[in-house]
Amino acid sequence: MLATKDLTIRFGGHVAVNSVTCAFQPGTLTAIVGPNGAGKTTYFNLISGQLKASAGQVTLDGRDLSGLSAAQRTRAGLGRAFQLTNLFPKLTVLENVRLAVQAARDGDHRRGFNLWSIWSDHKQLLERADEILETVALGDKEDELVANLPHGDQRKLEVALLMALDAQVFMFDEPTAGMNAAEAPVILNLIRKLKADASKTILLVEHKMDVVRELADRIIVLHNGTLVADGKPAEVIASPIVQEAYLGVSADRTGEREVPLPRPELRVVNGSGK
Ligand SMILES: Nc1ncnc2c1ncn2[C@@H]1O[C@H](COP(=O)(O)OP(=O)(O)OP(=O)(O)O)[C@@H](O)[C@H]1O
Repeated sequence: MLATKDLTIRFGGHVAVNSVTCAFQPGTLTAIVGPNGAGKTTYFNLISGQLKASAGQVTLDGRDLSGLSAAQRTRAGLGRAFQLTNLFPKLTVLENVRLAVQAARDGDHRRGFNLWSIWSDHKQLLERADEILETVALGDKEDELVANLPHGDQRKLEVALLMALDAQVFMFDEPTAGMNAAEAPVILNLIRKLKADASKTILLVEHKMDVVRELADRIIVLHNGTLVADGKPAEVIASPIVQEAYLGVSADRTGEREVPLPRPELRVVNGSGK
């Protein structure tokens, strides 16, 4: 189980993430929503280790990851997608995935990122790499150089690397942002496939509420860096705080808030909820 306890970061006088305590169970997809500037990406950065917390902890299965670098957290099982820093652009798609499979194997099979060695288990590594590439629909591009891949395919490849590294937690920050109409469904399908694996914990920062509705088992809402709602999608979406923040229902009508929230920045795709 992934958990944050009192996780906090201050930028000067501004508290971007304010004492967020939350646990994420395997087999669940949690969507993290909130208006622009609410602290969603910063919360992700604190979990994955891109930012160092001012206070609080990140734990995975009880192990405190707080002092670890982003790379060490990846090795511990935290997979953050779409950093695009893990890819080797001058290698082929297959070579990238095979290296990740190889790097993840324990015991005698753990040989690190050594491309040139010939292993007795070479066939096994390739089979696993092929299997992963089929899953992410890149099977027909395995011999292409990564540098030549379209953006959407590079993103798919990154998910493939996280699968190859056997990540326990998959973190997606607006996974379809910048994708064209053909690419976006492929990535969403990939997330659906990952979700079917009960051992994986998935966190998703997403503005598109139709995507959230369809994929999320749970929604948490951040506002001004604070966790303000947490529950089943239907309940959270119907809650006054979300209705007002994203759908523009007036505070007078809901009568449940004291602090004014910013107007909707979330895009409600398909017009639902309007
Ligand atoms: N490195 C930084 N230095 C100073 N302030 C920062 C830094 N990173 C984030 N912030 C501030 O922290 C707050 C939260 O930003 P963050 O990007 O996490 O919000 P968000 O919810 O992801 O927004 P969006 O939906 O627009 O991506 C914002 O006020 C932002 O300006």
